[in-house]
Amino acid sequence: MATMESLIVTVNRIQRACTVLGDHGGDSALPTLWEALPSVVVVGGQSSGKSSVLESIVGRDFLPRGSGIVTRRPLVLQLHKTEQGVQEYGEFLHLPKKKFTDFAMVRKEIQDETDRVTGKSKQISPVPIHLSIYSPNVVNLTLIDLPGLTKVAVEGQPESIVNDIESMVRSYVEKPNCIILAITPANQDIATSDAMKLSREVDPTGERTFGVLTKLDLMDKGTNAVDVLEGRAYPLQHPWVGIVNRSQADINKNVDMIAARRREREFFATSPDYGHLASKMGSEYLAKLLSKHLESVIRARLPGITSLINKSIDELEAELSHLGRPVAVDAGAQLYTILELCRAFDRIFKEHLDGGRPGGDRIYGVFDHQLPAALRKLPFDRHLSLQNIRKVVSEADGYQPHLIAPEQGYRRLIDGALNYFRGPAEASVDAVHFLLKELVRRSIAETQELKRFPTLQAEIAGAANEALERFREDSKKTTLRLVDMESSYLTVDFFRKLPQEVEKSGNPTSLSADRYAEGHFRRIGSNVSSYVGMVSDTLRNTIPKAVVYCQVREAKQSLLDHFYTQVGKKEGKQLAQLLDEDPALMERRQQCAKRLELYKSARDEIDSVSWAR
Ligand SMILES: Nc1nc2c(ncn2[C@@H]2O[C@H](COP(=O)(O)OP(=O)(O)OP(=O)(O)O)[C@@H](O)[C@H]2O)c(=O)[nH]1
Repeated sequence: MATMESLIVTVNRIQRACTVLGDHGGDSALPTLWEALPSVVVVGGQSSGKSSVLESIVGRDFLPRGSGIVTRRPLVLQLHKTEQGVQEYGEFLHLPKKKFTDFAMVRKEIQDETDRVTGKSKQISPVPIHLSIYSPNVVNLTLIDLPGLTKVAVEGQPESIVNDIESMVRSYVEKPNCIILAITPANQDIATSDAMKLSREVDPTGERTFGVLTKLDLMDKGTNAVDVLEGRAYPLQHPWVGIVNRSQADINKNVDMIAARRREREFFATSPDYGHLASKMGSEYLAKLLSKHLESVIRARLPGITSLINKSIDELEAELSHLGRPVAVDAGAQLYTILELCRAFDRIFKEHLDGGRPGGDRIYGVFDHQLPAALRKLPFDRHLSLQNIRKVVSEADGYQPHLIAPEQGYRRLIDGALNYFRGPAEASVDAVHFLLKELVRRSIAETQELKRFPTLQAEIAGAANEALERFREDSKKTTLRLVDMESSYLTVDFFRKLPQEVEKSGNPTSLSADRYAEGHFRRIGSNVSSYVGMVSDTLRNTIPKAVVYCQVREAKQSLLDHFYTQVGKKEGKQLAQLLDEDPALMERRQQCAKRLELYKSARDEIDSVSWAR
């Protein structure tokens, strides 16, 4: 069964994972775990004694000192209690494996690390520094030290710093999971203390606020803070704790922390004003109080945190699967990815043709409706008008009119008529071409995996359209050839089966008289017309066959064949160019992946301890 202590240890680990993986709250674009974790945040005006309180809780000098705004990044201070006799040391998250046993070096590292992010500009930054202290003299506790609230910027600092600090502090204390350690010096007006003002605003009922009065030893003679410490003057849900830190003179004299703690104990024990409160005063008591409270808050919040973690993991996984896997770096894997994407597109395109998706049926519409309609509309009436027949036949006869049947006239009339079939043949090819193009466009749009890669998307669309263009050329040649074939050799049987004029009339003299009369030409017209009708029936069947063979079948079988050959010849760099993702998307995937890693490690942390129920 886990002890209470392991709860704080668990949360400490999750907090560290948050910093490693870039979650310090305040980023609304990603779910944050940082903000859900309970923590103790130290707030107070400048010189209120924040650093002194922290050092006294730790029992060590380790915080930077100086004038102006010294704390310029949040310091997440994680205290880990160790066995008696084990050497104390500090360890920074940004310098893992380096144990600081000299606390003066800890102080220097905090300063250096602050400057590393903020520059020497004295700006502030919300990126926390994580410091763990392992010591037998601490209780398990996590405290976050923030820049002191201030009214004026000092030299070299931008005016905005006053507001920047306030918003940073506010962003911490606003969280409902934040336990506020409000530091107020006793020798100032408590009502106007920065810490109390802010905590009242964000926690009006005082349930999250621990009031700490520092500098009790500096109060004017004859005054005391008993009213406050006993909870009458400024009541909070938790008891006020009075503190006596080292004075500046003590610090200058290098009075060590252990001696200072002893002196603090003596101060309360011997004080006529506070003697009766002595067991509930001082920094050691404060540390224990906070540790106990933090544990109980964590315990209460844990179910909520667990469900938040699970929910966020689901959300992030869903988003990541939507964003797709990251692009591989080596050329082989890139080629594989490109081919996979092509295949995904090709699959959808085929589904459109084969009927899994809509659109393919419109091709049949061309054969069933458009082509027959176009054939019906051909102007054979005009071509085979009596007048034109007469003209064509006479011209074909030349100076010597035909004697029996106008062989040449027939041929010319038929040739002229067959020529008209070129139009519908070409139109069918074009109509199917545009339908195929439209299906390519739709298939590209429907290939979700391709959306990430606009360049590849455009290349595939280009290659597919080029291929369709080639198929169209071929199809045109083939269908026109069908028409030309009809002209090049006429169906002999048709004419042989025609009733002979001679037999019909049975009278050769009347035949010759009739030869240049209307009836004769009308018969020619009707013969040509039925021949052309027969060809039309044939072409209505053969043109679709040619179109499907040259365009539809080719599109299904080898739409991207050319493209595959081209891609196969490309070098690594060119392949990478095809897979150039939208940078915003890449960034987002990285962020989501990092955040997912955080949530998963947090889940593992929580799973690894079995909770005392
Ligand atoms: N006598 C006495 N002096 C104190 C006490 N607490 C703090 N001081 C002194 O007050 C000064 C400011 O204390 P710090 O702990 O540096 O205050 P701070 O809030 O961290 O200040 P900044 O980081 O500059 O905002 C130092 O000189 C301390 O020695 C106290 O309880 N008694």
